[in-house]
Amino acid sequence: MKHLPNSLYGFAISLFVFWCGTWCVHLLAICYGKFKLHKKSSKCYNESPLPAVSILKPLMGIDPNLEHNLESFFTMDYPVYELLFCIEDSVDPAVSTVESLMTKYPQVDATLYMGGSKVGVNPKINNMQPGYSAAKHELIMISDSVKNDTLLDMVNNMTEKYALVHQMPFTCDREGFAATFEKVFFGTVQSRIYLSADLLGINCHTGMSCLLRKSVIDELGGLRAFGCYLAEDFFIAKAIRDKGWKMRISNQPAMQNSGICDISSFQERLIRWAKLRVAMVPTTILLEPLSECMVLGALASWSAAILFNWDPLVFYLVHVLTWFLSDWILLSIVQNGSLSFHKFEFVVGWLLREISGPYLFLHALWNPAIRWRRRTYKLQWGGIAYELPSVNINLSTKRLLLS
Ligand SMILES: CCCCCCCC/C=C\CCCCCCCC(=O)N[C@@H](CO[C@@H]1OC[C@@H](O)[C@H](O)[C@H]1O)[C@H](O)/C=C/CCCCCCCCCCCCC
Ligand SMILES: O=c1ccn([C@@H]2O[C@H](COP(=O)(O)OP(=O)(O)O)[C@@H](O)[C@H]2O)c(=O)[nH]1
Repeated sequence: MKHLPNSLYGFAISLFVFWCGTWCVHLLAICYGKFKLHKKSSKCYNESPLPAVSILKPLMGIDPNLEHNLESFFTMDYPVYELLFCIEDSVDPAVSTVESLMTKYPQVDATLYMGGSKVGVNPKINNMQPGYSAAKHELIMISDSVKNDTLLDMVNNMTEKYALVHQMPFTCDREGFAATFEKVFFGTVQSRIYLSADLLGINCHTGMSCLLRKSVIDELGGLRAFGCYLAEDFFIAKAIRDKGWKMRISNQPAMQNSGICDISSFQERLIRWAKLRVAMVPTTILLEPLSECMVLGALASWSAAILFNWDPLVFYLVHVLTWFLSDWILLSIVQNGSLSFHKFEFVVGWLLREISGPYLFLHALWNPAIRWRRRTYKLQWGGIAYELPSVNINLSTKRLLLS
């Protein structure tokens, strides 16, 4: 140790400190998850009237679970809300699914907007724009499928100083290994960052399920003001906070329930998200690979050997095992009940996630073009997006469009 150059010694100390910090993140996420998640919403309608909500549902293409997922919006346990379905293409098969549900539930205030409105590059914003312009209520929800008390839970979290309540992404129980893999991803690495970021006031808003104050968004220029970004969710949250409003997660995680569940399209989705994060928050280029279990374990083993002369192999194995156990604890907290798969499947899913994580990240860095549904984009540093001319449609997109 005495013969080491100071810089190397300093590097080993920094790594070891970062490693300790990562364990604090594990601990924070477990404690905050236990404290925050799955608390029952208990507001009684007669006590104080609940605010009316406009629910925006951008749709593109169908999947085997779409009808069931959309039906959950018609049967929600909430007194006053309107549904604003937005579909860009009038020949989209989702149109007939929405229309048949509107016929089945005539008592629900639901409208279908077709054609979108080109206010920027972001196709989701363009699609939602007509619905957003027509929204009647002060609270706006943009969401994937819901449980019948999801909206109540989100509204309860929207107290005075808050202008954004979002749900931490998670998944419904579904059959097959791909579903296990998705659950392991959202219930471990993603939950860890999401929970600790929310607790520490770091912007980690993922827009698959959120509740917004329309007056605040209008003050910021409306949804159209975020049409130049692909990651509108991140920039909406940033602008809301810059105006002095607060944001937080709700008690229920978002139960994603897509009927298309295979490892390769999920990995494509993760790669797309990683490309967005890299462009928006460039420090993630270093932080993300460094905070991966296998990479950090190797680096920390080296630094522990340098600093304390500890056996690197034993250190590495204990590190991986403890990480694995704390991920299991966090997943159990987020799931809040028995898991739909065997422990052995968790081991395989966890190992696959941990080994593929760094590879997917490198893949994202390698080719910065972003494929989202039927279009391709590129991002400038900072997050402004521009669309590239169409190229060949990949397999998973084809499946989505044809279904
Ligand atoms: C000392 C330890 C440090 C740990 C460092 C951790 C490094 C970060 C590791 C992982 C980052 C995970 C970030 C969570 C969000 C991931 C999901 C995501 O990428 N979503 C993006 C895309 O969402 C879709 O975008 C299109 C939209 O239409 C869809 O509806 C959306 O679903 C989304 O845009 C990203 C939002 C947040 C980005 C945050 C990036 C900063 C992360 C740094 C966090 C550091 C936390 C440290 C905690 C102590
Ligand atoms: O060109 C598009 C792409 C997406 N979306 C909508 O944006 C939401 C998120 O899309 P996706 O699931 O592809 O994004 P992810 O959650 O994977 O980021 C969905 O409601 C889509 O219907 C849209 O309206 N137009």
